[in-house]
Amino acid sequence: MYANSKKNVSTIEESVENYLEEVYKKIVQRDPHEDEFHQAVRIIFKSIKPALVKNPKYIRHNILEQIVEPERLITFRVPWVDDQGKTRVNRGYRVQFNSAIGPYKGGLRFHPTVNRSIVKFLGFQQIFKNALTGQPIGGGKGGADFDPKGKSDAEIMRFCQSFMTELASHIGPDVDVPAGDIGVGAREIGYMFGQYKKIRGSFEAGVLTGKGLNYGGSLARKEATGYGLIYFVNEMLKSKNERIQGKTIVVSGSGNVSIYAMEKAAELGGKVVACSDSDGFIYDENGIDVATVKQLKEVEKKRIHEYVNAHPNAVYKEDCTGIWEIPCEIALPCATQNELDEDAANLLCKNGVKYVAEGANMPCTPEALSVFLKNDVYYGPGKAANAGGVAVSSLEMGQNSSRMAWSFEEVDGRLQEIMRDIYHNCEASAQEYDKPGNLVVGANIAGFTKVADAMIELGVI
Ligand SMILES: NC(=O)C1=CN([C@@H]2O[C@H](COP(=O)(O)OP(=O)(O)OC[C@H]3O[C@@H](n4cnc5c(N)ncnc54)[C@H](O)[C@@H]3O)[C@@H](O)[C@H]2O)C=CC1
Ligand SMILES: O=C(O)CCC(=O)C(=O)O
Repeated sequence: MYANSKKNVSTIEESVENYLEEVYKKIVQRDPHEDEFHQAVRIIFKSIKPALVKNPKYIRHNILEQIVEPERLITFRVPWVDDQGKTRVNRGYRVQFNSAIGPYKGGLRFHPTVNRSIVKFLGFQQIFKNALTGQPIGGGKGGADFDPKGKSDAEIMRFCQSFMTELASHIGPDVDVPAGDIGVGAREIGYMFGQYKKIRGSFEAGVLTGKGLNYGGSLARKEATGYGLIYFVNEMLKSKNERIQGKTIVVSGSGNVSIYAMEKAAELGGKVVACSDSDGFIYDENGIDVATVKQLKEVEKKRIHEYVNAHPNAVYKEDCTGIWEIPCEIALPCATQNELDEDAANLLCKNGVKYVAEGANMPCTPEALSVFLKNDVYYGPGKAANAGGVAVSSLEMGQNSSRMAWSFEEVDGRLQEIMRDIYHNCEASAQEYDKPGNLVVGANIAGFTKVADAMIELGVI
């Protein structure tokens, strides 16, 4: 009897394994050059195996082959005129990945590295992240291979207007609601919203989030991803009877996510000693002065090395990955994908890191992730840990449709509650599938089962 049931289990596991392999092979064959997308799919497939073993309905309904194929992927020309009068052309993208639980939702990235693989990996992850927030939002993402670095304000405006001229016919408050990501902040959202309003001839506040406060934005959206990350880390620490207070913290990047993660960590008594940009990193043993970073990055749009002019005691090194050599108890990669590799993970472990949580999307390579799990580092995956931004975007949509504006405290209070719930949901799901403490498995299964169940209920569409 025992031998039989053991054999059954291993047969089921084998058929799940074969199914995952078969679907994965198909996506690689179909789009062989999409490395980042393949990586994001591998991470999900590895985690959700126990959920497929327990619930064969997902295989019966062939959910995986459906979920890895975007519902729609739009590619378009973005022509614009630079300050010298020369016509330039970029490529724009919007991937509308999955709308089973709500309208497509996810940011726009303006960066020279943007291509189909990047928007597909981001859009795919967004499906599960958005499900974890408990809000009714599907997964989408987009952007352009446009480099905002060194462009004048007028050039940025013309680019945003041209981008929106095409995008406008594909989005709407109940269809697809873009927001910001790398290279897209309140300024760009403002120009895109202005153009959308002009094209439509109506004020549809809920079509974009991350808007300015003067025309329908939400208080605390700017802070939400970074603050949310720290609320999530706080829950991780609490579960081990520890606190952020007094901990040494390293945060990569110095953009939207990074700045507000540093601000909240410092407010809770943590000591953030380093941050970076794509040129290099700064180390300040007295603790990073976040006001200086804000002034440099948000106002003056300067490089991070300028920090040492205001703080001569700080050190600047021209090597952004060198930031992971700094000993810390908490490491928060908040810059970009695959910024933290196996060597960096080994160094962090050797230097005593105890907690790693992803502010960026997929910042740790799969090899780095294995190193952390092997070394019992408590690890918060981005789908859960950085979900605060999109969660507050959804609260912005709610405020827009009810024509209300909540106070900062109201939004921040809801954000704290959402991040607590996400943490406990991931934790419980990891327990349920016999992987206690593995928040990667917990997050992926909790996000996947919610969307997959909805897809089954909606039928084959
Ligand atoms: N803005 C948001 O609400 C959310 C953003 N994210 C993710 O967080 C990450 C950062 O996004 P944002 O802060 O919004 O972008 P941002 O454009 O405001 O800042 C990005 C920062 O990263 C730096 N950077 C880029 N490449 C780097 C590298 N290789 N090493 C070190 N620094 C580097 C840039 O210099 C800049 O300081 C991205 O992965 C994004 O997808 C995730 C959830 C929400
Ligand atoms: O607020 C949003 O809709 C987008 C946030 C985002 O792009 C992300 O979570 O990666």
